[in-house]
Amino acid sequence: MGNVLVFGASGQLGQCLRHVAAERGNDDLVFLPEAEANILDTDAVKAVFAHYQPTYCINCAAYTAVDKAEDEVEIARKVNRDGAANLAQACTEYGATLIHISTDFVFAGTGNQPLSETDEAAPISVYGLTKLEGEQAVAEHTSQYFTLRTGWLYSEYANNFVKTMLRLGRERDELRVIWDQVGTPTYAIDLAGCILTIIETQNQQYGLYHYSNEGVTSWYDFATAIFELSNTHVRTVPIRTAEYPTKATRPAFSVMDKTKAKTNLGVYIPHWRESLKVCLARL
Ligand SMILES: NC(=O)C1=CN([C@@H]2O[C@H](COP(=O)(O)OP(=O)(O)OC[C@H]3O[C@@H](n4cnc5c(N)ncnc54)[C@H](OP(=O)(O)O)[C@@H]3O)[C@@H](O)[C@H]2O)C=CC1
Ligand SMILES: Cc1cn([C@H]2C[C@H](O)[C@@H](COP(=O)(O)OP(=O)(O)O[C@H]3O[C@@H](C)C(=O)[C@@H](O)[C@H]3O)O2)c(=O)[nH]c1=O
Repeated sequence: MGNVLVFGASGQLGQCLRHVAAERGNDDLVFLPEAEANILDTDAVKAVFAHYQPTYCINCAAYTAVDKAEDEVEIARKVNRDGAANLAQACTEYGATLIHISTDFVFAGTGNQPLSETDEAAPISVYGLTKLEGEQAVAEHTSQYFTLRTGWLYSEYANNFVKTMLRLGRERDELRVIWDQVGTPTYAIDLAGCILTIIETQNQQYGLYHYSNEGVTSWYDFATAIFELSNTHVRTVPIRTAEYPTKATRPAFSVMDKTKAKTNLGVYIPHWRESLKVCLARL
């Protein structure tokens, strides 16, 4: 299959890819930590491409601090837009396929119908805007790309909502969680499996795809399921977004339609509750 370069290997998705690749006995993946491969350093990126001559490049590197991005616009834009552009350019130069990751936060979230790839993106946060700019930069610099928009990622690795809830659930008697933001959680291990399937099947149906787990939930209902399935006893109170002020505004509705991914990529997508059970059993 040839070398598969993974940028942002130390992050949540990078670690999930490592886990799934090992499980599948796939040893083509080359995991590049930021110290060795800063996606903003064009010379370092070129050197890595020249050395490994990859057939695929997976971009797991991103600026993901949603609230902090409101104050750090420049660095968020550099990583999420310019870093993505650098990798896309290198992919074109070396004939590699880019697998890039984006987010449900590119949507305004004002609707109530599952969002498809052709629906208009209209970000309402700096993070969402810079990720959309990253998608556009990828499409501008290469035609051989898969951009996978995902949402509400969690896993046994790095920081995420599931791990935060488990920690807070142990520390507090009561938790207040937003119930008027609706979306679908994504087990990052499932997303990693989808990425490897694209590579292993040498899929060439390039373009933009939505990928989350199946189903719909709110953060409150997700938290309730986390506590129920982990046998954590904590009073969980549903609150409105206005009662939980944050620097960045999040979309109220970011449920994504995965028809295209299921049709073109040949992936089976589990329901979020089934994947949550798997993750909790591993934690
Ligand atoms: N987490 C989520 O809920 C969601 C994430 N996504 C997208 O999924 C992808 C993976 O996210 P996730 O794994 O959770 O994010 P993480 O924040 O866990 O990982 C991102 C990684 O990128 C690294 N990184 C940052 N800047 C650079 C750089 N200049 N060069 C190389 N590496 C860099 C970070 O290193 P360091 O920590 O040292 O800065 C970190 O290891 C991202 O594109 C994200 O936007 C989409 C929807 C939901
Ligand atoms: C900790 C906590 C959070 N919340 C809310 C705030 C927020 O609306 C929601 C999730 O909070 P978090 O800070 O964990 O997640 P957040 O940073 O909003 O998550 C997003 O990350 C980026 C990277 C993405 O791309 C998105 O898809 C999405 O996963 O839960 C509560 O209501 N109560 C709480 O106690």
